[in-house]
Amino acid sequence: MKVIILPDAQAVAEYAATQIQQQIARRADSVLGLATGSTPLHTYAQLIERVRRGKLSFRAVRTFNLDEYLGLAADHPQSYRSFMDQHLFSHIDINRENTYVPDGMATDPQQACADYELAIRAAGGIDLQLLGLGRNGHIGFNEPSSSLGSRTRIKTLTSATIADNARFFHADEFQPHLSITMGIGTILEARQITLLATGESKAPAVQAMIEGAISAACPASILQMHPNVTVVIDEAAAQQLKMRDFYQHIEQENQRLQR
Ligand SMILES: O=P(O)(O)OC[C@H]1O[C@](O)(CO)[C@@H](O)[C@@H]1O
Repeated sequence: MKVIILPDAQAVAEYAATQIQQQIARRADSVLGLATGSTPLHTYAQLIERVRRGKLSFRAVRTFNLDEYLGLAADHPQSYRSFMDQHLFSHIDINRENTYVPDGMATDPQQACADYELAIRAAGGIDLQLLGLGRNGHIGFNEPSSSLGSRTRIKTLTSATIADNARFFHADEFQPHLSITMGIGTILEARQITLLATGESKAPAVQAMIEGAISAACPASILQMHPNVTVVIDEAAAQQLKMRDFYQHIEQENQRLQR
């Protein structure tokens, strides 16, 4: 696990946007795994800016989102499809047909999950998966106790996640308690993973993910088993790390080696 500690959320976004830009430079038709939530918003703003400046093109890129609320139509304002359209897709030169988000209104949701797995496979797998981190250590909507080998499926949200995400819904609006999410096994098949976490509220989950035991109690801890993970965090999210100085020392050494 590569742990990058940066001063603030803006620096985290710039780092993540550069990783995505480098991936697309390596392969124009890259397959990206994308995330929702508030954390990647700055990264998406960076990507939009780089496309506007002509430094980056998504023309041949394909994307697969991690998750969607079960029971929300694609055009519902709180659906993750709407989120992606609003915060990224409608501002960049991506072919909309190349953007995949699980279908929250599928008549047969289990079949839709199996089809999502097949679509990822047919695209050749995910080159770079972007992840956020739940305060309880979830990745995608894989809540604590999720099987560490799980595939795309229907998941029940914890009351903590429902409460965390209530801020996106009006008081009288239906807030789903179920989701379709890529499984942890699905996520682990990505060739490269970049996880972003910012703010003090993420500090306990960040510590458990990086320095705790691998356990379904903290689903993100399974990333310790992946050979190509970069965890990009700000100072606030890093504050409970016991070996924080060591991670910064490693990064300084890496930069020296590169020079
Ligand atoms: O970035 P946020 O808004 O803190 O959310 C963290 C995580 O929670 C989710 O929004 C799901 O609750 C994920 O999509 C995200 O990775």
